[in-house]
Amino acid sequence: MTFTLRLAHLYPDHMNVYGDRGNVIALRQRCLRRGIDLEVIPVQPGDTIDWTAVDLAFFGGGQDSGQALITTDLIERQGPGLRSAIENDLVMLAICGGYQLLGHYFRTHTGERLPGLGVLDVYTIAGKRRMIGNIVIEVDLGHGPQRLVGFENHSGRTFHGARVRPFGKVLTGHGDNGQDGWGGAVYRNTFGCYLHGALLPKNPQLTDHLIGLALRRRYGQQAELLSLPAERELAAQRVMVQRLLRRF
Ligand SMILES: NC(=O)CC[C@H](N)C(=O)O
Repeated sequence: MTFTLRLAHLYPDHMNVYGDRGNVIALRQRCLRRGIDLEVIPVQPGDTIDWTAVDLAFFGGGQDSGQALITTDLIERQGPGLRSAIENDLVMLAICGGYQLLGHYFRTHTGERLPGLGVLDVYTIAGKRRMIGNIVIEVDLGHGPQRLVGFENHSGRTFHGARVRPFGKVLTGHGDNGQDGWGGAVYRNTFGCYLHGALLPKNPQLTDHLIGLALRRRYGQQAELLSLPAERELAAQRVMVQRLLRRF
């Protein structure tokens, strides 16, 4: 049986900093190598999307100005369909600016309040100093603790309500707000965090986790994800993690 998955890439022209597009390429490549056809649907302002047909969504980071340009479209046009897809376990990854806009709001450093979709119980307030640098978080994707590596650059500090759980614990770097050790948040199958990198090419175990979730959601629990080597990526990841953790 051939599997097909559909991925919606939200606002690729407005929300794509630090090579976040690489996440979509990594998903496509690791699908392709398993014979899974990944159809990528770019979501541009004004587009009509059937969210019931979407299996995966990716929402990258952006500058405050890019975020301001798409919030109305996100909330008013995509809002109802996207919100109910997320409630229905759509598999979604949102990075930095995208993560912020899935929350209640983002107050920028100029004091502008950008409303978010409100589907993640988080809110973000910009601080004076940007949080920049490499970051390592520890996550549990169902097989015990694992480390993910990335790069962060954000003014926003994200704080969490009771309806999200932590995605990871910060081992080095700032993370969501530089205070409480949260490295991203999870709600149902939606994952938000500050790790650019791009995140998925550097961390193939997360790529596979997302593909596996999407495959089972679409085709049922028996849809097994073929195991696929990622030795070189994992070796590079180990070196990066070790180097970063040694400095602290
Ligand atoms: N890298 C990003 O996506 C930045 C998001 C947002 N503009 C901030 O500065 O916090």
